[in-house]
Amino acid sequence: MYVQIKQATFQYDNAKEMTIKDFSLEIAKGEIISILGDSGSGKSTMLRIMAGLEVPTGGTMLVNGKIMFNDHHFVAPENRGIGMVFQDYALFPHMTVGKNIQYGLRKISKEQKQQRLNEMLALVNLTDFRDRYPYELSGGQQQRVALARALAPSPSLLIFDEPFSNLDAKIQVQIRDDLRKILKQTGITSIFVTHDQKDAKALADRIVFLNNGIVERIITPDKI
Ligand SMILES: Nc1ncnc2c1ncn2[C@@H]1O[C@H](COP(=O)(O)OP(=O)(O)OP(=O)(O)O)[C@@H](O)[C@H]1O
Repeated sequence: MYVQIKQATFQYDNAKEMTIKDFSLEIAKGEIISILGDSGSGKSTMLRIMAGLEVPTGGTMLVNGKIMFNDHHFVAPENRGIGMVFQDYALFPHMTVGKNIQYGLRKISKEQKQQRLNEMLALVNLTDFRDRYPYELSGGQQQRVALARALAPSPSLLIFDEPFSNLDAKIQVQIRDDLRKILKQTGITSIFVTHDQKDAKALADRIVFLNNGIVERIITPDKI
């Protein structure tokens, strides 16, 4: 399997009990996974562990055969090759769409950067918006810029934390469908955190139910 997480556990320093008690999941290459659960169930915490923003208490994680963490190793976030999209998109306000998307591209020539930018703009359908600033875009367009920025360095895995929560309901449905198409087109493996069953159902190949830090069940969307 492309992503293998085994028995991950985690406890915040100031917490009385473990926030992640037992999280195991295997993901095939190109698969889209949604993690669904109530507020406080540990969804964001688990994403932060995958990204390397929290150090787990136990367990292992491999991506494409490479260790991200186990009892002996911990790979820093910047060396994991994992892309992230958060709910507030976190675009740089003083940078154009083009500069935002190119931000994470290092160690490649100017020509290659330009080419990658053009590919990403076409992918998210924003070719004519390259020189605009984030404040000149709609929420849905900003979300697509954030997606393009995360995809540009060709991450091995892309993770999303509640990516639709700032968008109004009508745009949410549109973005959801666009996003699934784009992700399937690029073949990238991705994980979404959401508390909305409709999002999970529309987007995911499989849905993981997280309850109080434990993976309760994993099902396909037609079983909801
Ligand atoms: N920095 C922290 N220190 C201590 N406890 C924390 C910290 N961050 C989160 N928690 C606690 O860990 C638990 C899980 O939080 P987490 O944010 O992972 O849940 P969630 O499922 O993503 O919730 P939501 O849907 O509301 O975002 C909660 O009880 C929360 O209060």
